[in-house]
Amino acid sequence: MLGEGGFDTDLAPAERARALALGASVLRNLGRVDAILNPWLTREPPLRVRNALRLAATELLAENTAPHAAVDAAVRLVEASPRTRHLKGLTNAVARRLTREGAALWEAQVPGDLTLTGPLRARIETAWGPEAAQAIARAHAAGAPLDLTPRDPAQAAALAERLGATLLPGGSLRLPRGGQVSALSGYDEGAWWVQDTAAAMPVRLLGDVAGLTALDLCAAPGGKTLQLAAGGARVTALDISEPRLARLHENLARTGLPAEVIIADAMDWAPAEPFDIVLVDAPCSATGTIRRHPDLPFLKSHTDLRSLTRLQDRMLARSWDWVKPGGRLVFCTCSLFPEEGEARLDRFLARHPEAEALPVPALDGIAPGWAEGAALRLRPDYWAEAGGMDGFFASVIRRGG
Ligand SMILES: C[S@@+](CC[C@H](N)C(=O)[O-])C[C@H]1O[C@@H](n2cnc3c(N)ncnc32)[C@H](O)[C@@H]1O
Repeated sequence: MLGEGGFDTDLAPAERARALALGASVLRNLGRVDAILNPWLTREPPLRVRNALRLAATELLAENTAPHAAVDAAVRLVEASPRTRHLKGLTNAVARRLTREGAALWEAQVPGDLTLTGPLRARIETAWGPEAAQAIARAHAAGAPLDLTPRDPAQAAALAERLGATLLPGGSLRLPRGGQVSALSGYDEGAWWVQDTAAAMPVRLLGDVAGLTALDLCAAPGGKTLQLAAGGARVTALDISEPRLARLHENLARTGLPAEVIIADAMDWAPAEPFDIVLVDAPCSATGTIRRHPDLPFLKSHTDLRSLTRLQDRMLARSWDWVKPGGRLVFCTCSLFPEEGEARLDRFLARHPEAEALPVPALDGIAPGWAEGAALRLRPDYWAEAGGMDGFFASVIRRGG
């Protein structure tokens, strides 16, 4: 079925997965692709034509699509709309030129240079330096593999073999990206769930959680709730978002793991009893996930973090009272900015002398340089050769008994 704008909206799951992956690849490579197309487009064409050419360029230069298929797809997209049909010849000419000259121009670019730009790059350079920013840009351009967390860590090696996946040091299973997740072995039986290896780290910092009570305060879609429940904790999973909680319910049902699920605003709600563990995976800029969500830099400016950091502070302060004496609070964010990680931890500790920041334990999958005291900093450029990881901050704080 052709939807609005002439695009097929009724795709089979495998085609839908392919379309999403292609769209993500276009966004990941937009700067590079436009730098090649711009000198050839003496007059700005309608957006549909530019996007068809962006798609052709991405398929040709980043996705190894057969040249005739990439050219043909661009021409058909332009032809499908009465408003752009007359530009079919131009599209064909530019797409063919891409097949002849594109690869050399692509190779001449410095990888990462055109991926991360503007205020976002400036902020990352300020935080981690220009070299790291360039490495992070390259990681964003490379995109993310598919990481899975096994429900039963003891089965990780067997699952890796069954899936043809790499077993990572932290215990995640890694597959190349693309393809249909629900078609993978073990999906129906809930033997694993999709979770970046960095996102799995905050709960791993806790060690054995069997028998403990745990509140996952910003829980949906539930990666950390599933980890805690799989580890034998009695989990209360709370989130403000109904649609995101629907995904958490699906994940619990598929894996057969138990959790009490609450829909509420964490800033209005209060528990009847304190918990052994409170996990605050706070709302943040999500800049650590750009390699998986390459649309993010186009949706948010990332220049003003104040409302987010204020909410993070308030959530930490409020939920601290819900930690039992001797219990632990985990604070984490999938942000690349220290303002949403290290600085929040420092501020919290300065205001809570009774809080004990626990040194990051020496775990498989954590290189020595990634931790400083209680602060674990993960970045997309870490493990670059093995496919990288999301940007994350995590810290565990103990409430004195
Ligand atoms: C980073 S995501 C959580 C990811 C989740 N912990 C996981 O591992 O799958 C942040 C979550 O915070 C939720 N959230 C935002 N503001 C909230 C609030 N005031 N109270 C409760 N949840 C909130 C969002 O709906 C979102 O699901």
